[in-house]
Amino acid sequence: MAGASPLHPLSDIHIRKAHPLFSPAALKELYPVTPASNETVFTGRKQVVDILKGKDRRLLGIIGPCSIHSRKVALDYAERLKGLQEKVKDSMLLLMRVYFEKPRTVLGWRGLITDPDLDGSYKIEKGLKQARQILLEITEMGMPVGSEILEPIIPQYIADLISWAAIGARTTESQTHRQMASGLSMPVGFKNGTSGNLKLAVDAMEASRHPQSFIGIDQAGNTCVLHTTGNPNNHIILRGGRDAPNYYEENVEEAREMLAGSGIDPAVMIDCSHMNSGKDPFKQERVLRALTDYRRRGLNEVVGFMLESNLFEGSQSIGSNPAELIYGVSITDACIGWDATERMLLETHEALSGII
Ligand SMILES: O=C[C@H](O)[C@H](O)COP(=O)(O)O
Ligand SMILES: C=C(OP(=O)(O)O)C(=O)O
Repeated sequence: MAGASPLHPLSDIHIRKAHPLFSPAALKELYPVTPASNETVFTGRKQVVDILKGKDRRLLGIIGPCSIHSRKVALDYAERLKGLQEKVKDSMLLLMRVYFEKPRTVLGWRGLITDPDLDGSYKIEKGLKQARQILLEITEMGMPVGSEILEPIIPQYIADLISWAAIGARTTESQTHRQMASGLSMPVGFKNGTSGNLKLAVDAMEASRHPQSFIGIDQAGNTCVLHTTGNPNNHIILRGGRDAPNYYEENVEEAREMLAGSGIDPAVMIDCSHMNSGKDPFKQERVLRALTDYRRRGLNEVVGFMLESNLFEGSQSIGSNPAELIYGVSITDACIGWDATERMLLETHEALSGII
């Protein structure tokens, strides 16, 4: 047959470049878990589960920067939070919010793992190394850590250093994330959707409690099929919706009823930030006060809260020269500063005394 037409190119049309990444095992060889760190992660997970099950009546607080972009700031913050944990330990269990992956509404910096140099160079190998090192250093101090998990392969590299994980508002409805959560070793909080829909999070909790099978990677970095047992330790996070906050008592009741309808014991965390504060960091305080009041009145299904806090208040844009960034100020959502954080947590501790 004369002149069969050549095949059209059909693959990798939009892939510019691909290169192999080191395996999770190779990263762990470079940054191995130490006994002190292992103890912190293990104890942190156990204490969180006890709070979710109501065996420990303290409030669980996930507190820290919207995102981590500097090792120095992260360690400075962790030292202070560790000191504060000691003062409030009878009423609260604090985990440091150490978020390395940022989900974006459209575009923007996607976090230290994806872009550690903050300049669009996407040095993901460097980002993974830095993330693991920071997690090791914080947990070695005795400070347990909570983090959002966005890329389903990333847990294989760092999850052994994390005591609590969040699935964010933009991914709670995603089957991929529900499957991943079903295999995670730590307790998981699911945020309601960005629209304010709670059912998405309740469905996610139900799905992730069941065994799932999906494609992932193993410690050697080989593509494999993972079969999970289902993760029984999870809870909902009320973070507000597009049109209104949802930290009010009727929202907690609605969550409780939906969870009961799905046969799940209610455990509700309230995110003081995001759409519960209309992204005004200073409004987080009124949310935290409401939560303390709920506990005083016996709404024990409210198990914890999230606060976005940094060394200094406000936020800054990344700009073109990361070396010019102001120390300890968020480069994503605006946060409250350390002084306000300390005052608010000490006041919360005071308000909870005698009832926990
Ligand atoms: O918590 C951080 C942000 O609210 C979230 O990542 C979305 O950010 P964006 O709307 O600025 O992209
Ligand atoms: C992105 C976050 O929150 P949400 O998923 O609620 O927007 C966050 O907590 O950093």
